[in-house]
Amino acid sequence: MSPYIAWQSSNMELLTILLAVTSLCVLLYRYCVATYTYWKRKGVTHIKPSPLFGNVKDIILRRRCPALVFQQLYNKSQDYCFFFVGSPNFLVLLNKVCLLPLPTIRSLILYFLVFLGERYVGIYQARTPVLLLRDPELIKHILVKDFSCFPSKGIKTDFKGDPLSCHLFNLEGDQWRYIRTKLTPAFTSSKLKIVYQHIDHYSEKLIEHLEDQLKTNDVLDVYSELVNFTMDATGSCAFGIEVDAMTDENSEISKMGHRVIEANGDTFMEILNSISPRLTRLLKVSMFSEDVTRFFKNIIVEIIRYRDENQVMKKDVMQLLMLARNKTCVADDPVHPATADKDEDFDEVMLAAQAAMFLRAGSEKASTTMSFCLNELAHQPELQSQLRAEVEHAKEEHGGKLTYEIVLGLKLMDRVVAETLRKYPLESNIYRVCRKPYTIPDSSVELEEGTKVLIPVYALHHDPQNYPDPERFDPDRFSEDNKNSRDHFTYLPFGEGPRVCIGFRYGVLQVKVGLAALLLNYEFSTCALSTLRPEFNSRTWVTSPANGMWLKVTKR
Ligand code: HEM
Repeated sequence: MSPYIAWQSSNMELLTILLAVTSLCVLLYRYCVATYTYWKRKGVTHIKPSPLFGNVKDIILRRRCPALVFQQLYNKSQDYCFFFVGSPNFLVLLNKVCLLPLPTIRSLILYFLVFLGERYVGIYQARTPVLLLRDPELIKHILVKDFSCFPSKGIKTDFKGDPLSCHLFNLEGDQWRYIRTKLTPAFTSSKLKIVYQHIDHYSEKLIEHLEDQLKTNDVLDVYSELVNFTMDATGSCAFGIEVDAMTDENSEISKMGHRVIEANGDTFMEILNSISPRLTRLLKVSMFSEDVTRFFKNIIVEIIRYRDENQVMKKDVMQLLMLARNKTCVADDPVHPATADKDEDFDEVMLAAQAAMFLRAGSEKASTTMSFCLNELAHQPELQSQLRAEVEHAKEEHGGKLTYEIVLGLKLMDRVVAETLRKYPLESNIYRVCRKPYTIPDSSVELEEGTKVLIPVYALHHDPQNYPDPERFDPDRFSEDNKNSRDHFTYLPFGEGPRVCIGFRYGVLQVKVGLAALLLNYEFSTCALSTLRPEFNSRTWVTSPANGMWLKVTKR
């Protein structure tokens, strides 16, 4: 071959490779931005996305927590509104139509919009179009009035590959309805009164445990201490098992419980799904690893076997789960589970999924709320003293013993917990997926089946129009008068409607009993590691402190 032909053919090869790489890059780019015209086509105001990341780059790169990312988008949508009405063409048009001077029109519109803002705005979660809601009235429609169109959260569950993901929080359709109905009786007031004894018992153990801890150091990460307390209490209340998280650092169930907490809230799965659900299926990515699944399944099998063999009937979550296996049995039916007609869809693995979810929610939610609350109280010693005085006074008045009714009757405690959940809503964002074509009320925008909507709870709770000076911790926001003066749907720490948190009464009870015991025994103050603005964990959907919650704890 002549040198010229050789040069030409190597150039051709280079050109082919270059062409292939360029086409691949173009294809990849087009794939990344393919969905980004969605909201424009629908005529919905949207926020400009960046390729592949959409509007949630900081969540994908784990630089900021979801609560703050969606808050930024929520606030930005108001800026967009200003930008739109500030545009000269729009003002001139109005000037011609209304025959009013331009400055008057501008100030009238701005005044109007400060109070209204956009009702909703289109964003992109990676490649997935999501409608971010801002208007409490519209939120009420989605969560309650038009629930039949929005019954699901759009979380992918895989019974075969990742059975522990099939818990009530994630399920949809008939499976969700079936399990919800079966488990609801576990949270009635009469059941909670029984549960109170367990929580009270473990709050005493918590005090003993802290006594030991404080012998070596008076500065503690209250967050990690409290999660062990709530795990012990939940294990006992829900399943009648001793977790021993507080006293035994090698407790296997406590280790597994912690792994469920970490895996469940992780942002990775949801983001991967938003980029490509097909890729998630292809990679067979699962939320929970096999050993965790096996562990929970074995525990459930063991508890069921023990209760069946020894004819043990307890009024706890485990018993309801066992009864849920029976097609005909209702919650408090005295018929023994072993004798009833079993539902083959509701096997031990399905029970294990519910059990792991209860252990996680019961441990994580109350402990995180208590930690944020104690941090606020450490920064406001006067409020801490008032709250302690309320608990002490109630205890003295009732013969030196706190009871279920007394704890729930503490008024300041109630407001302090409500304000904690306002400032730190743990589920900072609530998702719903449209399951029937839906026209947004008072608009011509139709949402197709499969469209995701997002309720940015953290942003609503931090919107100065709903809560003036939102970073200030002020329990008076929850006085009866103040509560009544606000739209109910600006406060959603437990969600609303048929999918409202099933365990909220239990969670709040744990928080109140734990706080009462702690305040009676200790004073909490700031230390070198404390901060009034704790950094949030950017790896999880749940609003939680990134670096623990360090406080100085002094025996009273
Ligand atoms: C301070 C404590 C708690 C907070 C702030 C909280 C928050 C929430 C929120 C906001 C939702 C609604 C999510 C949505 O609508 O998409 C929810 C649902 C749920 N929560 Fe809680 N939760 C707490 C405690 C608990 C506890 C203690 C349990 C169980 C023992 C629990 C179990 C559940 C379950 C199973 C759901 C799903 C309900 C359904 O979809 O039907 N939560 N929680």
